[in-house]
Amino acid sequence: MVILSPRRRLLAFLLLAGRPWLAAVALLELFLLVEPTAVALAIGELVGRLTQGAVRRDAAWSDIGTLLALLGALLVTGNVLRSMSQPLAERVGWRIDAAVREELTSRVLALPSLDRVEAAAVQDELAVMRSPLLTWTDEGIGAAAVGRFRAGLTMAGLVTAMLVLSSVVWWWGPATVAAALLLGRYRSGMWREFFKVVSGTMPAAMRGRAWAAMLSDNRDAKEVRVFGLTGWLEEHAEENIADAARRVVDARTALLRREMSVFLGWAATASVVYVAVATSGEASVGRIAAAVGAVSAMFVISMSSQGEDMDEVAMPAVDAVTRIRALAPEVTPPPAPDGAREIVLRDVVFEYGQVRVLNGVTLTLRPGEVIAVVGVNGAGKTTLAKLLTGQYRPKSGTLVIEPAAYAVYQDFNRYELSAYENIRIAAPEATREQVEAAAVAVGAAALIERLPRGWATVLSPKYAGGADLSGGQWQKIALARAALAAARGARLLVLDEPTANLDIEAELETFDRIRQVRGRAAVVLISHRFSTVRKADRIVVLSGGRITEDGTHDDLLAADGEYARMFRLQARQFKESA
Ligand SMILES: Nc1ncnc2c1ncn2[C@@H]1O[C@H](COP(=O)(O)OP(=O)(O)OP(=O)(O)O)[C@@H](O)[C@H]1O
Repeated sequence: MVILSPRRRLLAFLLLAGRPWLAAVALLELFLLVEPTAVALAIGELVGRLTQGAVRRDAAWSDIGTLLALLGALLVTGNVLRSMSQPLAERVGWRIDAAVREELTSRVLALPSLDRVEAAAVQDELAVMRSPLLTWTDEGIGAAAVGRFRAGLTMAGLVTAMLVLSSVVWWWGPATVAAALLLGRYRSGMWREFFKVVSGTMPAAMRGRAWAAMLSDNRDAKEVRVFGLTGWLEEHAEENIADAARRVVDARTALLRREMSVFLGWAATASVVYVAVATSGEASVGRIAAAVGAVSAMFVISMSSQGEDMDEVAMPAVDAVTRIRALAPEVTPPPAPDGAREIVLRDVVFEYGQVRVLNGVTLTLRPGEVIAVVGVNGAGKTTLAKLLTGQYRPKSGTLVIEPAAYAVYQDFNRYELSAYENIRIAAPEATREQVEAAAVAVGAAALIERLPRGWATVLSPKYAGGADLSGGQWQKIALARAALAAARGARLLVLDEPTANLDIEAELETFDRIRQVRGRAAVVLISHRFSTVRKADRIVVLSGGRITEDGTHDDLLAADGEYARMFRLQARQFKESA
């Protein structure tokens, strides 16, 4: 494997922008870098002609007119293109960032098993990516790569100006370029230091923001008020944010002071050249004017570049991308098993890291069958659900899964979208009638129609005209998704505690409705509520990483095993509290 230097690794991202875009940046920047020197030359030429004219009455005024027109064209074009330079660079930077995001998303999505996505290493890298610089600036890899590219081109500008200076006295050019490079290096160093300080304040700033968020976050605000934590939280937030802000302000003041010393350095360099020009006595007035112009051009060019500073701040993100590329190599997902009718697990073993959760599960699900999975907390029911829906891959054993599987989890998603989109998300290609029918099937339609804007209501109080739902109402929306998936041909529905927020009546009604809408889909129901579980066609008990009991409610009661014990315990409690 070829190991590229950090700078090369950053430059490699440029290719993601596409060659025409890079060519546009290169042409524009080169023009802008050469333009100040060209203006200096044109002015020199003009001054030369005008002084000739003053001496000799026969000066060619048409030449002067042409020069003036050229100078005007250069200045106008320069200004127009200069205003386009930054937007173009940003556009190219965004293209690079978008390509990086797309690549990483597809790599992570293509990981064969969700536990690899959940792995701490991948999550850490993704976190670095999401906040690319770990600073308060929002520049990403794209901006840094384009910055470095533009900085690389500045040499072309410096060399052009150097040639003009050297045409008067040979050593003026190299001497001034050397001063420009030294001052540029010093300036990069001080910006790097500034960014380092800003990065260093990140933890304090994030802590401050986290404390402040607790004050306003919907979820936390309830407890904050109940426990009277407002003052305490405010104090912590303020302390951390003020500390971070103070360090940034101090660093910025130091930066300004150093910028002043760079300007003074340039003033000294320019003065030396000007004195040398004034006392040389060997050049024409025109060449002297061009030389003076060339010095200013060098100043403009060397001050406009900040590419190297950006390298530093984008490096954590560049390294994160490199590591994600290694952790999540591009893979082609295996073809889905074709035409599978039954879903079969044979001796399936699954581990989280070193911890074995399933230790040889064997189970067959038939189309249209409703199977309840029961077991104590932590028995591995949700893990089994994730294997069935293809999110995890078994460590060993055989798993023939349905390609079209749909799962509703206890911690189902609450999208900040309209009620309609919240259901349609299960099958984006579904028609309006199918979405509405799914809501009707699980008893969610009436509640949606009562919302302020009906189906168009955004299910979040953060939006004007939006609405929040109760836990049970949200659950009905999640179940409507499952019903829609079944109507659109899903062959397996996995319902992990789908009725935890529903009252007993709503729970039984929902269960009956799921039965009605399931069609050919096998339904796996994970539940701790035996009132629902007992109505399943088959019940399996997961214990010690295996299926220990398998049968109907009556079979398992007759067998008098763990199921019977758990059922009687819950039934007794229910009777006692009734
Ligand atoms: N992402 C994860 N990484 C590491 N361990 C995990 C992960 N998810 C679950 N576990 C562990 O695996 C075991 C089984 O968890 P699982 O959620 O499958 O159990 P469950 O039967 O669904 O539990 P519950 O009834 O409480 O919902 C538990 O010990 C849990 O701590």
